[in-house]
Amino acid sequence: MSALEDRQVLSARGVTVRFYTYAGVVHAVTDAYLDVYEGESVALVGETGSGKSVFTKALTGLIDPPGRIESGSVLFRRRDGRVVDLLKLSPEEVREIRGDEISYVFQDPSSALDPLYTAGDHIAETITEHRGVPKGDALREAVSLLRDVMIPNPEVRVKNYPHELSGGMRQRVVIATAIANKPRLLIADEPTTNLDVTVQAQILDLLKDLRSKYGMSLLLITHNLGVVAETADRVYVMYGGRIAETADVYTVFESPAHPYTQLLLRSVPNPLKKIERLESIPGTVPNLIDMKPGCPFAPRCPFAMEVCSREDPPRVDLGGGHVVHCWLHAKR
Ligand SMILES: Nc1ncnc2c1ncn2[C@@H]1O[C@H](COP(=O)(O)OP(=O)(O)OP(=O)(O)O)[C@@H](O)[C@H]1O
Ligand code: NI
Repeated sequence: MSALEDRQVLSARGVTVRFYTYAGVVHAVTDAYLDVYEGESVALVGETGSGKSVFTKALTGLIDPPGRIESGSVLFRRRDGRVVDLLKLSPEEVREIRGDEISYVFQDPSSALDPLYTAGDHIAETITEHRGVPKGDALREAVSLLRDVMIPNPEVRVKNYPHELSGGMRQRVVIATAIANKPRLLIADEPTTNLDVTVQAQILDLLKDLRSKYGMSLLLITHNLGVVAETADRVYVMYGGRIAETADVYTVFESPAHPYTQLLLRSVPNPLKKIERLESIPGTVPNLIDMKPGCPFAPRCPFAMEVCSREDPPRVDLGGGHVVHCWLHAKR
């Protein structure tokens, strides 16, 4: 296990997650890795079922039975400068960090908000829980946070219940809650999926603005390559529970090395079109139960060789932070 580099916030290595179900063992995430540096925006892309949500939840140990994190390390630099391995801390210690130094925004704002509590209650609760600020002060902070997420009339809206807010406004409240304690890392898992296209663009702009205003890093999980093109500095492509390729956003679009990434890009005629999705690649996502050895993409890969379905792909460093896991690029 190596230490963190300067300006590095998080470094995950060898993260493996399995679900022990009656149908068999689900190989949800295998040997996945990820780095996040201060102030950058990182995108994690891949088709449905590729392991994006499970991987990012595993970063802070958020895996419930029958799931289990089998191995891996997740080094994280805390606000006070100390470096910890999130997978080695006690559940209480991780809970202290989650919602405070690392926070999540999930896809569905309705399930993140309790219908019996106001917008202000939600925000104030996370403030009092992590910082011990008195409720009255926390509610005043909530108003200013609602202003930060561009909710009009925040003094009025702070007293609204979820059903009194539109879907876009609810997601803004969820984001306000997530940033209430000025996290070093905000993890947003498909934060705009259930919103209409105009609202999606507004929420993404908001996340970008907040990243610079709050000096935090952003890890954005998405199906949508248009979103990647617009928001990410660096990209990780996931397939079948593994990282297939990583590079800066320019390299991913200009010279993708993994056949899967190439097909993804070809399935999106115009990466700036927000509504395109990735589902149009021939074949289906692999069944993660009873995974065979070899590259998970081999059955769908137009360039697959005999070795591809026999042995796991090698990690090939193409330089400049561009890494691909593919036999086609193996040095012979
Ligand atoms: N509680 C669970 N029990 C069993 N299998 C699970 C559980 N949660 C997730 N999985 C499996 O883990 C795999 C990865 O799922 P995950 O939700 O991480 O995919 P994803 O890339 O986030 O997909 P999407 O884009 O649809 O959100 C899938 O095969 C899924 O069925
Ligand atoms: Ni997901």
